Amino acid sequence: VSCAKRAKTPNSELLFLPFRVLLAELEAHQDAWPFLSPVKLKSVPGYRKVIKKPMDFFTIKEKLINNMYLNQENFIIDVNLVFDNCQKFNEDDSEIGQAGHRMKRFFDKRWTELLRKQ
Ligand SMILES: Cn1cc(C(=O)NCCN2CCCC2)ccc1=O
Repeated sequence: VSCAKRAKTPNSELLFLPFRVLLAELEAHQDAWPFLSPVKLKSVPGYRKVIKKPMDFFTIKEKLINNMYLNQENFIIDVNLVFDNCQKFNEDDSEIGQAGHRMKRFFDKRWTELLRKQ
């Protein structure tokens, strides 16, 4: 294949590498425990009714691996959905509410650092 042709199709893996790295950092964070997997709708009363679009880090990783994020925007929308859902369902001074605020602060910091690099 000629070089010109190869240059036109950047490896999408490379484009999304920062997202995978950032997601791995979120999952490794000590306050990530409430967000690592989907909220069990059967064991958390009211969650299904109150939260219209549940989201969690495991689901985001699955979507990333299956190339379901066509652009940065959709990835950011899902990450922010995790934190917005948390703030909606949990009191700010609750264990999970506090974890959500700390995780959001951590994400916002790392995301801006990542963007400044580009
Ligand atoms: C984000 N979020 C999570 C929960 C929750 O119960 N997560 C399960 C926590 N598990 C306990 C042992 C291992 C993990 C409830 C409300 C909520 O907004």
